Amino acid sequence: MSTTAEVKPSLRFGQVVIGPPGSGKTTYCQGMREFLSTMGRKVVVVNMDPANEEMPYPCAVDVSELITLDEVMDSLKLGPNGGLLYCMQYLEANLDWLESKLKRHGDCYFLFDCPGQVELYTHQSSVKNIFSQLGKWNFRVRSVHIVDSHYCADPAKFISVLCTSLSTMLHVELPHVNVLSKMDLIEQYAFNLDFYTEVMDLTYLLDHLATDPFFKKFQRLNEKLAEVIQDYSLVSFVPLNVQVLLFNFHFSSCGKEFLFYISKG
Ligand SMILES: Nc1nc2c(ncn2[C@@H]2O[C@H](COP(=O)(O)OP(=O)(O)OP(=O)(O)O)[C@@H](O)[C@H]2O)c(=O)[nH]1
Repeated sequence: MSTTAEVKPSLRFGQVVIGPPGSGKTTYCQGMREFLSTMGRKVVVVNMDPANEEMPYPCAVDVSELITLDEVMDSLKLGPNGGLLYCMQYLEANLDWLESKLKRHGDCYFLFDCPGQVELYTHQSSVKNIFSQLGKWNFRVRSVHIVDSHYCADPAKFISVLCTSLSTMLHVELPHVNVLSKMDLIEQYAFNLDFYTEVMDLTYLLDHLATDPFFKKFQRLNEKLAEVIQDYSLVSFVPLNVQVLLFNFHFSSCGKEFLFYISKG
């Protein structure tokens, strides 16, 4: 029996780390945790991915205690994609569990390591509802959308990354930073790095695609996609090499603002 009146927790800050499978979300959480701890911040990492088995970081809250992907796939005879959607719907239906776990960690900076399934962030509503509930619990979180920089090596893939990033930003509805991970692995780009990070003028990309016999057939479609991305004028990227957790500030003002947000939070 509770004897004291429920006190609304003070503001808590953090990041929800989202992005496609294998883009480097868990590695980022680990790197960011170490980086912030070194700066003297109290950081906790929350594993929101029911498929994550071996986390490299100490896990303050682990959704696998509530539900695991393997259990769901076995008991409901679902594949990995359907299983993950079910898991997030289950978490949405059991938010009191999450709230009680988060309450144990007061004045900390929170990193939420989220699952890597694209439709969770572009179509399905459970994850978006969970993020919005965090706001009602007095969390102020920003989404950090991690994308593998390997996609910069191919203009056609880069167009699809731009579309996915834009629809994620519009769907998730949080202050948002797109991060190009694994920059240490990129040996050469078709264009200068700032072309990918600033996403200012996609004409070069279209010209490049027009020289490819396969993509030439889809020139009009590519033009329209580029038009949508440019008209919204929302997508840009911050390059990241997690090995040193070094944001290249001089490439993007977004990077400055991002670290400013962390230090304020
Ligand atoms: N070289 C290099 N490798 C990286 C970097 N970030 C992540 N990786 C590697 O990429 C692989 C996938 O990284 P994870 O952190 O597991 O990716 P994830 O997005 O959490 O994956 P899922 O949870 O399966 O969606 C691992 O082998 C990491 O070591 C990076 O900046 N540089």
